[in-house]
Amino acid sequence: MLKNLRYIFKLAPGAVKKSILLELLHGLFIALPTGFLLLVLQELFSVQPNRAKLWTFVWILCGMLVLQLWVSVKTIVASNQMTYTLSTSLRIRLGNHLQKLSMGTFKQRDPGDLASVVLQDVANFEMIFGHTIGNMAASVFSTLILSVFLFLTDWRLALILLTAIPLSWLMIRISNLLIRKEGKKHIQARNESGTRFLEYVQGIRHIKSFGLTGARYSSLDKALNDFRRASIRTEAVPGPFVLTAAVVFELVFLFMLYIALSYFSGSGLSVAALITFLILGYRLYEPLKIVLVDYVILRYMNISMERVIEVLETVVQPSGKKLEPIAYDVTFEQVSFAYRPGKTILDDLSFQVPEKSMLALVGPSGSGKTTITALIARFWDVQQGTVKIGGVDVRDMAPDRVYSLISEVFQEVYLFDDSIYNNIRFGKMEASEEEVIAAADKAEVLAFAWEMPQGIHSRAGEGGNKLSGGQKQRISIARALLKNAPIVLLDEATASLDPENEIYIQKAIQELVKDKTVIVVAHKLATIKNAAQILVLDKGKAAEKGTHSQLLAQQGLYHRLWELQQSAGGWKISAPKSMA
Ligand SMILES: Nc1ncnc2c1ncn2[C@@H]1O[C@H](COP(=O)(O)OP(=O)(O)OP(=O)(O)O)[C@@H](O)[C@H]1O
Repeated sequence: MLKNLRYIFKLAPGAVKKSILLELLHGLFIALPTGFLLLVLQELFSVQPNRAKLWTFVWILCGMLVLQLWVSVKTIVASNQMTYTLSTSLRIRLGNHLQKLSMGTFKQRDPGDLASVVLQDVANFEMIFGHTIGNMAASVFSTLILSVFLFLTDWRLALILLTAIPLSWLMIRISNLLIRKEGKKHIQARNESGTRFLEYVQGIRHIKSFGLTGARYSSLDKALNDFRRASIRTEAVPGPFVLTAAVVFELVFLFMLYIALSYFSGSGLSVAALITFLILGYRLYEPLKIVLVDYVILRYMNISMERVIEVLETVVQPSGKKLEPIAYDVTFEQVSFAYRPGKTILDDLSFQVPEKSMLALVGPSGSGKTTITALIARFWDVQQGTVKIGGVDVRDMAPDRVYSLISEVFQEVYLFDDSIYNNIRFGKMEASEEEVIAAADKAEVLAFAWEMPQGIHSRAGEGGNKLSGGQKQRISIARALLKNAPIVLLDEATASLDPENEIYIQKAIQELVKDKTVIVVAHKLATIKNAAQILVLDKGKAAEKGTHSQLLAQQGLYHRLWELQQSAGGWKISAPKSMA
């Protein structure tokens, strides 16, 4: 835990030092008045109490209380400043780091879990950190000062009181082990219920149509129940040990009292010392009880710290030598790739797409077509061989530079909850209004947008939910047109569209691919008949390569796929006989 704390403290060392110093001062001002009270007591119980001395003590005590109040205010401000400076730096660092991670890392990790690190774990840290660390530092320090006063009064009784610390510490160690175990399960359960809830909301249409709402949508139901159980266990399992630790203090205090009284009756202890131990002995434990509870909370927070640090330590994609391509042809040289060790997806694949020409990727489902486009965009780095753009290995270019060379149009379009206009402008933020409108016009967006209440400035809705699939795709093509990148990656762009939309989209795509290097993942073979090259993949290997007519003549896999599509031609539904 100390290692994690040091890691976090390095983000704002000045604010941390200031806060801890003030907390120590705070601890001092909590303990000192109690010590002075002791002096007052001793004077009161002396043979001839000196009134003037007593008044001086009282005035010093008052002064100290005023100072204590002033330090308390300063401490709270410094502690909040430290917490929010740290959490803001953490959020900025997480944001910057996430930007540098490969797309592969995002795809590999549960998005709900990643979001919960940034939102929930940092918030956990914010909530607990501001109060806990400072409290602990102040409590430990004031206990130390009080112990000194007690030792000076009677070292034997002070020693008895301090034996409670190792005893209760043992209980806290046990509760820590349990917190670690239960806390991890609690965070997992929290993330799982968040992910399931998101899934439930996003898939509500399908869930409703299958009558799976409410308790019948069992995975959400289960996740919420697991979360409830995990929350109860996180509090309940370590609880008895924390309580036992507190009881240890009470028992040791009673034992000390018993010994003190026996000393007193044997005249081995003065009245002032007895009263001191009666008052201070009990007060000694108060800060320690705070430390116990805070330490337990801190252990829970440690799990959140570990999760945040794990994301911050995730290796980013190297930017390489930051070379610049001199042309925009795309080459795969003996590329082998696996998402996970041992499961090869692409196997010794080589091909070249000359600048401003088109390569169509064809093959059965799962043969690796989309993976090829992901490797060109450097969402993942290859394990063997090289992917080159303009003769430069993409690993020698900064990932951002690679993205800037590529426009992508996928079947699944993501739109921001903003106007259609701004969604197009994301393609080139510095574009003028004329440029955005021209791209919208070429991509046939204006054709539907003018019918909407605010035209092109109408909102697209969350994820584009106010628009049809075809309309969203036209917006994504307009965005790509505006970006005007030299390489275009198209994936299933015309699948599952109605004929009218398909015509519009075909037209828009013709505009997009003009004078570009194009790699298209084709499902409808009729759409790529004119491609300069067709690469037929089978289980990650290049099975065939050539033009449409060359491949048909080969009578191989392409021919088979072509025949299948010709005979299927789309599914039909016929009316039941009774309706005919
Ligand atoms: N992020 C990923 N992690 C692990 N395996 C993956 C990942 N993405 C794809 N795969 C696997 O890689 C293989 C190739 O997938 P890919 O999407 O490239 O195939 P495809 O030819 O485009 O398929 P389809 O035509 O069905 O879209 C599949 O077995 C798939 O399960």
